Amino acid sequence: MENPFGFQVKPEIKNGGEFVYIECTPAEHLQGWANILHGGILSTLLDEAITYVGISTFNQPAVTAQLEVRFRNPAPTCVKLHVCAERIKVSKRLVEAKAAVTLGDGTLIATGTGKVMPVSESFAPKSP
Ligand SMILES: CCCCCCCCCCCC(=O)SCCNC(=O)CCNC(=O)[C@H](O)C(C)(C)COP(=O)(O)OP(=O)(O)OC[C@H]1O[C@@H](n2cnc3c(N)ncnc32)[C@H](O)[C@@H]1OP(=O)(O)O
Repeated sequence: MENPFGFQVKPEIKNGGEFVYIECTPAEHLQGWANILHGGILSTLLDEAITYVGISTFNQPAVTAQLEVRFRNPAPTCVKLHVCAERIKVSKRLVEAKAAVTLGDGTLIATGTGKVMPVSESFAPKSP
């Protein structure tokens, strides 16, 4: 299903999912405290990149089974964020990955680790 309310990210996937890169500029209405991006949005971006590591590694739909996030510095809204994820470990039904959100000048905003598990094709988004 097309989702016009989503972040419309276009993940760059390298080496079969070993590395995933996403760019996103969250809009002003996604702030929590004044001009500071809500932590849930940062978690979503980390989740998105980590999940794509899993999807690309298993080459099938996959979901986040676990996500741990550390918020290191506040992020402004309306500024481009860079999200890099890297595969750490692969087992039969579990991919572990780490990810970081940074600003263009390299400032570290948030880091996370996650575990992703494959699910059946029926999880894949469908057209109405
Ligand atoms: C084209 C457009 C694309 C579009 C792409 C869009 C990308 C969107 C990305 C969004 C990502 C998300 O938000 S995903 C949505 C949020 N996540 C979810 O909704 C997931 C909800 N949870 C589940 O569906 C389920 O719990 C699963 C599938 C994760 C696991 O269920 P299960 O298959 O029944 O597995 P279960 O019996 O619990 O466990 C099986 C084995 O895995 C182990 N295991 C389970 N969880 C863990 C864990 N966190 N850490 C270690 N091990 C674990 C168990 O110990 C067990 O080991 P053993 O006993 O076998 O040794």
